Amino acid sequence: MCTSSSASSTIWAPHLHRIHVILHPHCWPTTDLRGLPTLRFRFASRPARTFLALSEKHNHTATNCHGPQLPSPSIGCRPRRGPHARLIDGKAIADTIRSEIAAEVAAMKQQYGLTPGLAVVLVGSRKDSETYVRSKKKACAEVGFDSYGTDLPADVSEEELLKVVESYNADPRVHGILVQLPLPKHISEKRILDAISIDKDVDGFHPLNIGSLAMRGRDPLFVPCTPKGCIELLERMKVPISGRRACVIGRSNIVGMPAALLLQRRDATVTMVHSKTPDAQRICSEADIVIAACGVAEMVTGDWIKPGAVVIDVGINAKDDPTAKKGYRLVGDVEFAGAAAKASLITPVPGGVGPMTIAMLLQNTLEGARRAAKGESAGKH
Ligand SMILES: Nc1nc2c(c(=O)[nH]1)N[C@@H](CN(C=O)c1ccc(C(=O)N[C@@H](CCC(=O)O)C(=O)O)cc1)CN2
Ligand SMILES: [Mg+2]
Repeated sequence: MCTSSSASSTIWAPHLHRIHVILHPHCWPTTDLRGLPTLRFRFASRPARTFLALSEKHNHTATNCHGPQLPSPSIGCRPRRGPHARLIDGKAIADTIRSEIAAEVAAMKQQYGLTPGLAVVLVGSRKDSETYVRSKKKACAEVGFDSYGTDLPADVSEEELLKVVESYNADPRVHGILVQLPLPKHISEKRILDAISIDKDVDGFHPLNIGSLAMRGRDPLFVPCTPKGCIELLERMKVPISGRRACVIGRSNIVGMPAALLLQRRDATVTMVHSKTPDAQRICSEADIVIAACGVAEMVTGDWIKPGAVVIDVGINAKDDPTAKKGYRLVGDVEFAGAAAKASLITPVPGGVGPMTIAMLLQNTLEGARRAAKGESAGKH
């Protein structure tokens, strides 16, 4: 039950505690997707403001959902008319995780006198890779990690790059090694990734780590950052995974394949679809959870989405837009407005999965440092 006036409102919470609130002009009583009373806030907090900005950017009226959580979201709920998905604010969630990491780094320094260290190797001068590497080093500094960087020219030999990796493998100050991808064509990505010590493989791309991820009864030392971030978003949003149908669109080594393995480990029933799947749309439209990582701008439209599904969009694509300052804007692999009209929760692009990738990299590096502090090491490549 929920009564309201312009100035105050009484709400009966599900557990029957009565809550009396003075209504802010941007706060109003409503019901959640299951018909239970709740409040909607606008401008309530920084995450809420971030959220509002995102909503406006996406021409969308969803409500903020970071912070204290409502009961589990409405997977499989009755469809409603018009856009109604709540946004998953990956930027705010990543900020929270980064604060948690900063606190743990301070404690680790005190307890063990150890500072986590990340080595970042960049080959060539792709603008996007330079930006990501810069962001990673900045993120390290912000949480109190040391970072070490090696920038190599695009025509560096595979042998030279291997030497750099080997030197970081042997460096006790370094707990995580990352070689920014993609590498130039003349370098074997496989050979380089295989050379990173699995104890320092904070990208989780080493075949021994991926192999362990795929096997029941084994645990990888590290899980790849982007798919790990997708699962973290689902978990922090209290989305139930066990027993749900999930569809992963795309089968790349760094996102689609490990995302499917992670969902399966949490007892979802997972279908992977890809460019050769004839009925990808039908399969996707039966899924409670969709992870889109196909690398095709706005391929996943509203008619791919089951009403009430949770949609995680991994794509980052530049789309021409003469009205934008840069002449383009970023869009995901999901056509946002159409999907938001069907979904219960959805990530925006930018500000969804992307910021989680770097937060998960920090988490993995911290874990590597913690193992080093405790003398735990697999001790092999
Ligand atoms: N060694 C690796 N290489 C690459 C990885 C990786 O995990 N390890 N992933 C991607 C790039 N990447 C990190 O390296 C990455 C991509 C996107 C973002 C991000 O925050 N995106 C923003 C938008 C940024 C923009 O404005 O362009 C967002 O989605 O909000 C962070 C990291 C390939 N290479
Ligand atoms: Mg994103």
